[in-house]
Amino acid sequence: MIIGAAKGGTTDLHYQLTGLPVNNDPKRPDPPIKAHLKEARFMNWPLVSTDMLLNASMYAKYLGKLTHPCAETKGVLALRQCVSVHPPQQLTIDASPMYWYSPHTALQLRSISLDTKVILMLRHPLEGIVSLYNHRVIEDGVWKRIPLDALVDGWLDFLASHPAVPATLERLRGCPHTRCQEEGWRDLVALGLTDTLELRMFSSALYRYGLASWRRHYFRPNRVLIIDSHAYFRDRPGVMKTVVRFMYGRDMTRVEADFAAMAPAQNVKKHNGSSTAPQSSSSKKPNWMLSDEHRRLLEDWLQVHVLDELYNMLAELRDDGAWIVGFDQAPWPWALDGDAGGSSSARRGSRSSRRIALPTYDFYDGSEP
Ligand SMILES: Nc1ncnc2c1ncn2[C@@H]1O[C@H](COP(=O)(O)OS(=O)(=O)O)[C@@H](OP(=O)(O)O)[C@H]1O
Repeated sequence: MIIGAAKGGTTDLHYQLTGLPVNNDPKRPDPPIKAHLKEARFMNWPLVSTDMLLNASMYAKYLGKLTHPCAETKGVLALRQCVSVHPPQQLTIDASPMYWYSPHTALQLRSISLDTKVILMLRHPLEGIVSLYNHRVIEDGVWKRIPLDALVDGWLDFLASHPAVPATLERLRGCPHTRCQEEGWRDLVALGLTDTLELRMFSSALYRYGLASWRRHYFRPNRVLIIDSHAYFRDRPGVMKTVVRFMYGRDMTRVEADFAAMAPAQNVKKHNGSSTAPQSSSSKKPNWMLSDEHRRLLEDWLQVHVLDELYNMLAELRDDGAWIVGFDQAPWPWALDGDAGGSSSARRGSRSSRRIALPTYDFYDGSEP
């Protein structure tokens, strides 16, 4: 399961794992991954989650969406058994980038499978926010006339007018363990922090807090891979080498290596079209570009709630047996250009011109995935 995060490259990773060349390769040593859709987006909705607890047929509905061979199986215990024995025939994938911050998904998944391998891709939150903004404008036409600066103002206004939210964030910041973080995050979700697109654009940057439920209820040694999206964007073949080892416990096939080297990047949105329209006739600044002031405000907030402790969290996860690829230089991600997420062309340019020392991928030598 690829649980997120949005705009971290999840579509591309899903394509790398499910693409026909790698799955139809007669020399493929593993069962094929059957995937007809990328995102089931099923287990993150609170009502569905409650229903799932009460009614096992909801799991069947979920597995049906994924064309999982156990979709017809009745009852949670039978499902659990079925899910655990099927991988030798078929592998199934769900890549829904909102699962990582749902307080419920880890618990739902746990009910039917303890063995699912979980992959998370993390992109620098500021880049992620700019990318989310552009995708929404280009794909859905929302915020066509609303500059990103105005959405930042809206977010800051929300924080100012709901004092319980900053108070809970402060509490979360000082949390000594994941249980406290999980409870604090649930409180924030109950306070509406993930209710709207506008709020989610910022709240879904809170990687440390949103992951607490997964850390507490689901993550297990050698079953979790956390990918630095910037390393993936720079060196997909190198990172895919680790992904294949994590997934299948082997080296890449020739076909997988070629696919990682050659396949076009998926879900790329150029910062063009309406999102680049100037805010006013007197301004040349495109809507997606943050003003210095807004950028600073956002950076300060992200620093306190996401970045300050990120490396500690990664170190803890690694100690708990997670595989980590990338993040090899602090401060992360050595990728941001000077324009708050940068234009695509600037970022793409920097991808090729600014090389970094790539990770050695040998954190877990010798252990069974
Ligand atoms: N191989 C490679 N190289 C460089 N960049 C890449 C690559 N694969 C995906 N991407 C960038 O990932 C962004 C899309 O992420 P997601 O597919 O996770 O988005 S989604 O949440 O599932 O909609 C999207 O970012 P933007 O460039 O900001 O649009 C893609 O360009």
